[in-house]
Amino acid sequence: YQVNTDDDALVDLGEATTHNIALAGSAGSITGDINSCKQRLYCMLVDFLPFLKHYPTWLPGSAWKKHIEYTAVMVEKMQTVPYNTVKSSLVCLHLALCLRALIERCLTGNEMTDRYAENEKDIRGVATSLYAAGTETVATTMQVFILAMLIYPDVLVKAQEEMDHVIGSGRLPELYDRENLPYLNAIIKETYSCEGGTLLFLLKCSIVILSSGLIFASRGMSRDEGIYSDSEAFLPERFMNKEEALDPKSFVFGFGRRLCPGREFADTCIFMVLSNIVATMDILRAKDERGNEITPQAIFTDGLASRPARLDCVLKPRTQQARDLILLQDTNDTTFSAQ
Ligand code: HEM
Repeated sequence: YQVNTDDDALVDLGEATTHNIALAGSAGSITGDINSCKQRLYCMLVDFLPFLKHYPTWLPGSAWKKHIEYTAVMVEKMQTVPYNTVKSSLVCLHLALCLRALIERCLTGNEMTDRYAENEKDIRGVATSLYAAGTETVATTMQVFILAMLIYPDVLVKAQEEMDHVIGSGRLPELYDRENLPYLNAIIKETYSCEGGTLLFLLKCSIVILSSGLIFASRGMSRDEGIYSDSEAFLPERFMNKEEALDPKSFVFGFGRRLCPGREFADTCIFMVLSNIVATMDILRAKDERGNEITPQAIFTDGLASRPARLDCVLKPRTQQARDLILLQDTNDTTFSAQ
């Protein structure tokens, strides 16, 4: 399945569903489909006080329950519509065989007929979880990077100098360049530590235990002055000295059995996107209608993945050569409109 437009129906469905899941999991004050902060708090509370799930929707104050029911319908849709779309368009025999092989790996003999549907459901669930868990988080990290570069343009200049020195201007960075780009790696670490991450409850403490659930607040850890001095500043330099700072990758991806299974994939994607932006783009502050530069502000939304509330910026190719390199990558016949 190829996404070719900005208003792809399946992407829109995924976005809307993850947005509603995030609303149901956020006790903060962002405005959304269920406007009251209190209602969203109830959405979260049901995880810790499961008997609340029996709260009748005809009683007053049940907006949270209706939201959860609505979100459940959307999740079901997100699990079935993309899966069925791909399945029904499996003109490619190879793909059809892969899907069948995946199911057969778990089953043999009669089980195959009996449990086919059950396993198909698992596959749909896994695909949906990967999408839901992987898109917002990665996108948020990239947005935090852009915001940081708007506020700290000298950091971007330094990263561009490093990039030019290491790979020159005749090609785009590749994964194998990573080890030779210590400053960019430090920026990525600082970006991880800067974002709100998958924080919950907006508490400044590290771990909160409620009932049988365990919630960690990665932002509380990354802002711990005991670990990071001058923790509110965006200071990649703190990671240049290896002995000094704890790598935020050791906590932003969670812990123990719930450790993010997509962490290496996410980290690689983030490196590839960020390195390509650094190599080819200037990140400039946008201007308002009067032509005045908009001062970027480090304000973050509440939510499951806390992201910059505003991002007024212009991404502009650094040079004609950079522009040509970007257009050369445009192999899928999609249009790139460079300024
Ligand atoms: C910067 C990017 C990412 C961050 C910060 C992040 C962070 C996290 C965290 C903290 C958890 C644990 C949540 C908990 O304790 O309940 C988690 C779980 C998970 N992540 Fe990520 N993640 C990222 C990217 C991704 C990507 C790209 C994928 C998939 C392609 C992914 C898939 C998952 C899945 C499936 C889980 C649930 C694991 C489970 O329930 O056992 N994540 N992630």
